[in-house]
Amino acid sequence: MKFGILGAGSWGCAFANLLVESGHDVLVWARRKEVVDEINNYSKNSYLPNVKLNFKATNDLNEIIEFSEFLVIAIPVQFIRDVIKNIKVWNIKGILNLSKGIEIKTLKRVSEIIEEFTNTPYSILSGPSHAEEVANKIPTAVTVSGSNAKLFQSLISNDYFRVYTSEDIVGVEIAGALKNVMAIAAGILDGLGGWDNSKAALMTRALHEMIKFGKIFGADEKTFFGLPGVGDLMVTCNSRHSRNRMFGELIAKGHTLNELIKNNKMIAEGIYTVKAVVEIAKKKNIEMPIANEVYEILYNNKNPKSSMVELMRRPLKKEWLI
Ligand SMILES: NC(=O)C1=CN([C@@H]2O[C@H](COP(=O)(O)OP(=O)(O)OC[C@H]3O[C@@H](n4cnc5c(N)ncnc54)[C@H](OP(=O)(O)O)[C@@H]3O)[C@@H](O)[C@H]2O)C=CC1
Ligand SMILES: O=C(CO)COP(=O)(O)O
Repeated sequence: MKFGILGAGSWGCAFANLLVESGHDVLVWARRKEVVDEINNYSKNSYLPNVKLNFKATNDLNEIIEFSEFLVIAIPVQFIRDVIKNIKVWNIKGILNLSKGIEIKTLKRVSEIIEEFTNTPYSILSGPSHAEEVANKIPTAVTVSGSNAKLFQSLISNDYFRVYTSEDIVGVEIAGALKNVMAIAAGILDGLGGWDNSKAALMTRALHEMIKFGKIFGADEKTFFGLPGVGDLMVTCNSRHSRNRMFGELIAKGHTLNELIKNNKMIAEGIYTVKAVVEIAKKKNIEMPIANEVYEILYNNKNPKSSMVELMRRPLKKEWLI
């Protein structure tokens, strides 16, 4: 099959290599000409510096659309709209979204953004899958949800990339978006040094918070106990590869939000999604203590240590006794 991929960051490139390994033709879209040239001339990209890339790239969006039977989305969620609004003809069989987050200005999930532009069948792939490991063929398992889930399962699975399916698109999208926010909090605890008990408690409470949020939108609680929920939460809160976790760690060590955004070209989606989560939680009256603290630390300069201590000292509630 022919796959076009929007986005030549770590995940777009690792996923492109994976598709080539699974026998597909792949063309990747990057917004910058230098990135296209580096991929086409040297089979390299600075996002995955030690990986040889097995595909070609273009910065011509029309070329991608003409080439593709399936379109993969791997760009930061806040910019998906700006890119896809330039696609004039949607003559493709299906979309597979890899991006995890909620759009701040509309409070929409990626499926809802895409719906504004096209009725092309939509699916999402999510779960514990750091690009650096997939690119090195480390065994990985993920979940695909959407109208083409079974098809993508058969097209993408190989001996190191195992694809499960789910019927709960909303749950898969929400779990993937929220775990990034929770991983910032987990990283803050890492940055404070040796707060392992607190981190285990935080991850457990984070899962509850994600479920509470998801259920308001009709997500199935079971989704959060699978790969897109607890699986991705664990890897993102613990992995050395996680940008969201690392971002939290650096904040706890005294770096500022602006400094980190300026000096790091890699996206930590939780920085942005937390704004949408806190706004939605306020509107829908959902209690989201961890997300709120992340927001306060990032956007109201609250001290990370006092914030985490306060979280642990919140009054106990009956529903928490698990
Ligand atoms: N990395 C991972 O392990 C995983 C990532 N994801 C998700 O995949 C999505 C992409 O992440 P990832 O590949 O890691 O990102 P990276 O941080 O590695 O790269 C960011 C990519 O987005 C591009 N980009 C940045 N701003 C814009 C813009 N305004 N318009 C178009 N493109 C832009 C960058 O292009 P440029 O170089 O020109 O700045 C670059 O190609 C995210 O939602 C992430 O949560 C999901 C699973 C795993
Ligand atoms: O979603 C991911 C792994 O499944 C990537 O997480 P980070 O964006 O925090 O690196």
